[in-house]
Amino acid sequence: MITKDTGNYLFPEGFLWGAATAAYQIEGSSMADGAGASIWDRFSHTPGNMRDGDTGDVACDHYNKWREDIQLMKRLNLQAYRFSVSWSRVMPEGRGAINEKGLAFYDRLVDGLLEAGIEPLCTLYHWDLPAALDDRGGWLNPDIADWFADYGQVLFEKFKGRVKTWGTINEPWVIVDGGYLHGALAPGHRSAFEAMIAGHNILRAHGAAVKRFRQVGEGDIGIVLNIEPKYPASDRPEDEAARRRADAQMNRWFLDPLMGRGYPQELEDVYGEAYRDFPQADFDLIAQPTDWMGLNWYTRSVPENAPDAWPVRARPVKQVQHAHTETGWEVYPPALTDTLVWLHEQTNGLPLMITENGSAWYDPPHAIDGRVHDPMRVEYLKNHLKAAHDAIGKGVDLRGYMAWSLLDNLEWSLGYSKRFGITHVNFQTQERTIKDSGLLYAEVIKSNGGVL
Ligand SMILES: OC[C@@H]1[C@@H](O)[C@H](O)[C@@H](O)c2[nH]c(CCc3ccccc3)c[n+]21
Repeated sequence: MITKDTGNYLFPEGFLWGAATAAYQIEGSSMADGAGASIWDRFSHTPGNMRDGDTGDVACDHYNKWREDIQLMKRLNLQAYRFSVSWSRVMPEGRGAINEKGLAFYDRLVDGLLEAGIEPLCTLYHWDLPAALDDRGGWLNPDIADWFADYGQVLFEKFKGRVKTWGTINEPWVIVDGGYLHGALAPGHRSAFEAMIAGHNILRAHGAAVKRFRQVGEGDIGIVLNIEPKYPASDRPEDEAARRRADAQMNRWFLDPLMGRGYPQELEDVYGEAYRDFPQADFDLIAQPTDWMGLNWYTRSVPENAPDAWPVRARPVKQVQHAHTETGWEVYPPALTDTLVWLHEQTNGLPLMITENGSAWYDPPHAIDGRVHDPMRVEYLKNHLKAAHDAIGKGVDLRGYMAWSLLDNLEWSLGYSKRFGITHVNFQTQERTIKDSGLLYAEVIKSNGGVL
């Protein structure tokens, strides 16, 4: 094991070290104690949607094992834990009545974290929309902005003084690109017209929740974006144009309006007649000032012009000279530094947090002699922490790092086939085993990066 502190990668005093999860991916018992169904209950139970027919019915059984998992977090020396709340556990219909038993689960979790000296970072929405709201149009219904703010208010008031750092929405781009454009994720729609509308209502809901937070909440609030930097496959003009379209459709579609810049002009080129504009009042609501921004970062991509690749007309060129993870993502840590510097500039120096970073590699289904050796994940973790440190050295106001993920869990439509955990889960026995990457991470936290 790592023993010496090199000191070359010491992080700033007070840097926040944690790990992240999401409700539907770890909790299980999604219909217990009065909870309502979410779109992921429906989507995962619809044949053909999920690898190996996997669902979140059990997942990591965190709904029952949350005390054990807090003890696991302590063994990992975690200072913070990023989790999401299941909207339909708290409000079974998504609006109106509150399910006190559902809210009580999160109340116990938050108190357990605080007692363990672990700071709770709460994400209001990580993809699991109440099915009852989807029946009313979900993200396509403009009323969802108020429904979301009302839901946020329940949590802001319940956890006032205990949860100090809030994230509104995890990854608008994935919700829209996966759920409404390509259909790979719930609710499984395929429409560019819907994508524009859903994306806009997600941003409006974020703004409405921020406004409501300013009225009833306490602490800091921000949004969590996935940013995947785009590097042109060549210096040919058509590849640079493809890069711009890909960057606009994935990275700037949501960032620009949040920063008060409206939609990037390339979006109209991408969506054509499906592109539409919206009233200025919407953009004023969307650009509510926030206190921080979360960055979910995994990889970069290198697009080339591809006229047949709907709708962006760009296709990533595989960078065979670098390793790729089990999800097919290139391992290229320097791009994390580039992204952090770019985001720092794009947000005029807003405090940033890496709210997700991690990698899926093949791990065995069970531990051997109480160990799970995951050298590739160890390497990925070390090199991306160094890249994050390099960004701090370039002036980026980076406040923390949340490893994705605390546990092996349900990788959405890929089921349990992709393991991102720094802790191994044996899904036959629910036994947890800290992987070598988790043992390293615990050392990194204890030395504030000194062992890197
Ligand atoms: O795929 C690993 C994790 C998911 O398990 C998280 O729930 C989600 O927040 C998340 N976002 C990303 C990066 C964006 C992305 C997601 C899915 C597919 C391609 C890119 C990676 N991840």
